[in-house]
Amino acid sequence: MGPLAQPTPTAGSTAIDRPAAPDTDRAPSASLEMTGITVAFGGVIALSEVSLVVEPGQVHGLIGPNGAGKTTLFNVACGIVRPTAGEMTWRGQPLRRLKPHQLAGLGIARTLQGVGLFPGMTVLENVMVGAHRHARAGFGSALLALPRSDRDERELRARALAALSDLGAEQHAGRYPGGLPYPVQKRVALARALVSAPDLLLLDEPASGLAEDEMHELGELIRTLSGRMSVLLVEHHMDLVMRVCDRITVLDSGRQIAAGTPAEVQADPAVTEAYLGDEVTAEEDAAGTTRTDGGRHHG
Ligand SMILES: Nc1ncnc2c1ncn2[C@@H]1O[C@H](COP(=O)(O)OP(=O)(O)OP(=O)(O)O)[C@@H](O)[C@H]1O
Repeated sequence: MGPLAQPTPTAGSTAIDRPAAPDTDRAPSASLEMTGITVAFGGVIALSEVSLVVEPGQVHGLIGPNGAGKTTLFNVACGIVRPTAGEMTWRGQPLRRLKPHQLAGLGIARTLQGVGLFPGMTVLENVMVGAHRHARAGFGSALLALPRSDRDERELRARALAALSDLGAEQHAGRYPGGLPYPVQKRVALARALVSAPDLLLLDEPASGLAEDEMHELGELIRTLSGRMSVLLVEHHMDLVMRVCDRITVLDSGRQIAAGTPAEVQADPAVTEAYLGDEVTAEEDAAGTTRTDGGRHHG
């Protein structure tokens, strides 16, 4: 997984450095603001007036015990869940009635829990879907000056291959996802998100199912990515979160109980209390596999 931690393209690489997309050459400047987000599923209040800001170029972690509301808030940011109350703005513009298919056009990419690759498409085709969405999204097409033709297809293919290369998965381009090890599938899913050259990357449990060394490289990659995009990271692995995040929001039972730098959050008694009872062993810590939910099942 070596190349995963080195997303800077090599000479001759054509895609992930977005050669024809000058907007991404500048430092990230957009922020995602979520204010007073409340979500009720029937009688269940999954989120209650949660607010956070993903600052430009920062990695913002979202943690909390099982059922805290992390996935629900992530899904609000993706347009999958419509909040009952609250507001979101992106690039200073309100995001009302956001729908998932609008994300690419807004410069937002996501990976969901699991991998979500299309089993009937090759790895390359799966990643091209990400690039294709970008090119078809209007502003991307204009910036890339891509004609919707054979050349369009060639450009998309080149971008997808370069994204795979950056994730160390180009040798799998012609294979189908189902035959690949889970960690490789996760890299392909990440390549599909990154090929769209997003300004904001939404990551839902990217480390799940990864071995320790792969998790470490994922952490390095996320840190590197923050130089060119903002990242919202939902993750159970506390050690990864503490290593890569600039700021962290902690949820418990749908409420925000703490927010701050990793050091501030770790020192907050409310956070300790929320995790009280978790079976955090010295062995898990030493192995770097400590989960914020103490290893309990989560959905
Ligand atoms: N579609 C739904 N319908 C009803 N209740 C839901 C739905 N989705 C989530 N919930 C409830 O909302 C609350 C928050 O769930 P959510 O999955 O967002 O938490 P989480 O922090 O992501 O948990 P985990 O770490 O276990 O994934 C929980 O009480 C959950 O049971």
